[in-house]
Amino acid sequence: MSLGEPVTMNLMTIAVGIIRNAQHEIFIAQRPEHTHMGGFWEFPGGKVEKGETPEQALIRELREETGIEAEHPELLSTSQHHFPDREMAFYFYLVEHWQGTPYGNEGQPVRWCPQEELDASEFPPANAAIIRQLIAATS
Ligand SMILES: Nc1nc2c([nH]c(=O)n2[C@@H]2O[C@H](COP(=O)(O)OP(=O)(O)OP(=O)(O)O)[C@@H](O)[C@H]2O)c(=O)[nH]1
Ligand SMILES: [Mg+2]
Repeated sequence: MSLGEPVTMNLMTIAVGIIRNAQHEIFIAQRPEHTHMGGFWEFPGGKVEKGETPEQALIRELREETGIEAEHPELLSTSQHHFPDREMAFYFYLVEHWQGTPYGNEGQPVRWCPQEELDASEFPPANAAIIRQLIAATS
């Protein structure tokens, strides 16, 4: 974008939960084919809606997508990423406390992945830095 050009892209804010159990496995889900970044794996989460804080959005999204009630989420990092068609700000939360058992509440494939086995190439490009950080923390 250059000076003098109108803003044509919306900034979306996304709250994402890195749900980690006592064995340091992380709960990940596969995005449906027809969606943005379809086929890639993701940390459950979604768009922050008007009037919500990122933490409120995180708790709502984890309830909708995984059935859990997240407790005491811890903000790990934030980042901004531009995709060709959109600009997004991410809030990555570590979630180690919750009520219930996470599952794919929207029918999406899910799995627990050992933290050190996370593979950035399976995730959207916006996840590269946080995955690097998570892998580095295990070595
Ligand atoms: N949830 C999630 N979204 C991610 C990740 N990485 C990443 O680039 N995204 C992008 O962030 C955006 C989040 O959107 P989403 O599709 O989860 O949003 P949502 O749950 O509110 O869905 P909806 O739009 O169907 O209501 C998507 O464009 C997605 O491609 C990630 O690790 N988790
Ligand atoms: Mg989502």
